[in-house]
Amino acid sequence: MSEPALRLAGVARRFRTEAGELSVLNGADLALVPGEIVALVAPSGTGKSTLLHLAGLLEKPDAGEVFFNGQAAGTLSDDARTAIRRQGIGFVYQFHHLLPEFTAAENIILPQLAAGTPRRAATERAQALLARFGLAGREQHRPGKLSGGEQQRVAIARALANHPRVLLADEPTGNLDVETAGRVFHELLDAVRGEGMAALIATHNPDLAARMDRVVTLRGGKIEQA
Ligand SMILES: Nc1ncnc2c1ncn2[C@@H]1O[C@H](COP(=O)(O)OP(=O)(O)OP(=O)(O)O)[C@@H](O)[C@H]1O
Repeated sequence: MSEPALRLAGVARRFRTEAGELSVLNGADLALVPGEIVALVAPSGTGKSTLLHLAGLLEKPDAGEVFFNGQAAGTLSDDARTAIRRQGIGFVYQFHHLLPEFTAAENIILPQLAAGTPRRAATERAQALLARFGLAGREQHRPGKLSGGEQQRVAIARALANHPRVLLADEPTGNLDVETAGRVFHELLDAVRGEGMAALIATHNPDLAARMDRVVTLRGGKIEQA
């Protein structure tokens, strides 16, 4: 079995609230090996977004450790964590979060430039990704000129731009109608499988979850096989 691309080992996360301390994650364990797509299905408010933030090195756990390619993220400098976030991890959110003043192509080029890719190669990658998602010819369109499904395809293309080892997605098609969601989701899984990355995808939709390799849930702050 190959080394996990991402591993959460006993991670805990607590929040201080007016009603006292809220323990959201309490010893959550999860390992994703390259090429594996895992669905995270859990009731609202149980900590899916919190878990994804920790997995994406956006926040640090109160206890436990997140390993990226076997390296303990807690031991890394802020710069090293940022470099992993930029190059090693792709994020897709429920709402696309594209930059409205930039074209579809530029939205995919910019994160590559930030990761040090030369502009020419970044432009070629953006064109190839847009073509892969059926958006050839739309390179120069701003997000506002694209449909919701097209915007989300650009957001997925952006997440894949730097060839990340890990893709994290929080309800990536939750904002789309059922038919468009099904299609975009299929394209997302196809692309993830094609690139051989590991993916953790939170969804409330059991039909979409069933298309993944494995389904996990959150119960009592821990990960369980669903
Ligand atoms: N920064 C914070 N401060 C205080 N409480 C927080 C904070 N972030 C999250 N929480 C609480 O932690 C719990 C889990 O939140 P989280 O957003 O991870 O849930 P979720 O499973 O993603 O929910 P949903 O499916 O509705 O998005 C919630 O009760 C939320 O109110």
